[in-house]
Amino acid sequence: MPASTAPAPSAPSSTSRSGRVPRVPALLVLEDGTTFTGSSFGAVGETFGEAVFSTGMSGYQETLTDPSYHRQVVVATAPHIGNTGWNDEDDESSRIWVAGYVVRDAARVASSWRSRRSVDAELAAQGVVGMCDVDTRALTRHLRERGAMRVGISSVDTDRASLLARVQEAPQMSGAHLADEVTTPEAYVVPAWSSRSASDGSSAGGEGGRPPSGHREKRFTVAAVDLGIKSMTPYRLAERGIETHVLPATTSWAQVEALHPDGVFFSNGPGDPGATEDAVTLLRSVLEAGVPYFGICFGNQIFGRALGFGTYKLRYGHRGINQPVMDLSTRKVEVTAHNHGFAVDAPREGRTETPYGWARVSHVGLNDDVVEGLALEDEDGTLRSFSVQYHPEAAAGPHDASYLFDRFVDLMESRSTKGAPA
Ligand SMILES: NC(=O)CC[C@H](N)C(=O)O
Repeated sequence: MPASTAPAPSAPSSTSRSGRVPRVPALLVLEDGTTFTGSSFGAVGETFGEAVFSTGMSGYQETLTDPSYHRQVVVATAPHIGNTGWNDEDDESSRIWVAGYVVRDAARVASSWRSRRSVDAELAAQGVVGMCDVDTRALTRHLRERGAMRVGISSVDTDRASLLARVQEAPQMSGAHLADEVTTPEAYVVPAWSSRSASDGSSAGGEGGRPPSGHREKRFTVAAVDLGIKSMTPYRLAERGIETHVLPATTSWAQVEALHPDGVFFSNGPGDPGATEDAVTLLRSVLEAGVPYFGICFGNQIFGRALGFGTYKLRYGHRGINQPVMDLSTRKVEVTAHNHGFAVDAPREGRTETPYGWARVSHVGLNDDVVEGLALEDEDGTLRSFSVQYHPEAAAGPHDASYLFDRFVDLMESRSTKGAPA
C-alpha cells in the first residue's frame, strides 16, 4: 500500500559535479491526495498531466518522444533509467512530448557509443520536468489499483495542499481532443527507400537513416493522417517501397483524394478518441470510396468509431513492450508494444454489418480480453481494411507484428490496378 508520504528510497544524489543537472527536492501529488517525495530530474519547475505507468525495460527515448504521451506524466516501472543516455537517432518525433517523467534511479553514467548526452540533460534542455528517487513500485501499484489519474510534480512549490489544489484544476484526459496540438503543420513526404539518399535519415529517423537491405522501387503511395505519428511508421512503410504523404490532422477528404493514394493510414495519437469527430468523418469518406485503410492505435479507435462502435477509458491502460495479443484469424500469439488508455467496444464474436462492409474483431489482448484489432471485410471474407490497437512499428518493442505492414502492402496490391509486381 502506498504511504501517503512515501520516503525517497535513497537520498537525493549530488549531481552538480561533472556537468550533471543539479537536483533539488521535488513533490508528486496525485489527484486523490497521495504524495511521493523525491528529487528533480531534468528541468526544475512544475508540471501537470495524467499519471500513467509504462512497463518497458528499454526504449525510454522512444517513449519520451512519442506524441501519444502528450499531457501524460509517465512513470517508468524499470528501476534504472538513463543508462544508455540520449542519442541523435532514436527520437520518434521532433521533441519530447511527455508532460513529465518519473523514475526511481536515474543513471549516474550514460554509457553507449551512440549516446550524446544524458536523459537528465535532454529533459532539462527541452524544459521537461521530471522526478527521480521516487518509489515507483508503490506509485505504479497505486495507479494499477485506483486507475490513471491526474498528477502534479513540483520542484519549486513543495507545499502539498497548494499543489493538490492545482492538480484538481488540471484538465482530464477523458474528453480531451489533442490531435491538433501534435500534428504536423504542413504536409511532407517520406520517400520509398529506393528514391532517397542512403545517408539521409532525417525524415524517417528511427534507425539512424540506414536503408534496410533489399531496396525496392516505389510500389505504392499512402496518405498518412498525422494524429501524432511516430517516425518509425513511415520508415516501416518506406522499407516496403511505399511513399508516404504525411498529412495534417485537419486534412479534408478532397485533399486526400487529390493524391490518388493506394492506401490511407491513420496514426497513433494522444487524447480521447471519443472527442475526435473530424477524423471519424474523414475516415468514413475513405471507407465509402473503398480505399484500403490501415490504422495504428488511435487509428484503430477512429476506425472503430467510423464503423459505429464506441470507445471507453481503460482503468490504467496498456503501456509497455511485452503485451501478448492473439491474431484471431491465424490463432497466433504475438508479443507486442502498447501505449493506450482507451479501447474499442465491439463484440468479440461474429461480424457486424456496417455501411462499408462487415466488421469483426481481429485481435484481442490475452491479459484482459481488450479489443486489439479490427478488420473490415467483404461479405465473402475478403479483407478491405484493418487496424490494430498496438504498435507493429515496434519503436521500441518486439517485431512480432511487423507482418501487419506486409498485410497492408498485400491489401493495396490486391485492391490496386496500379500495383506493380514486387
Ligand atoms: N498510442 C495511441 O495512439 C493512444 C491512443 C489514445 N490516445 C489512447 O490513449 O488510447
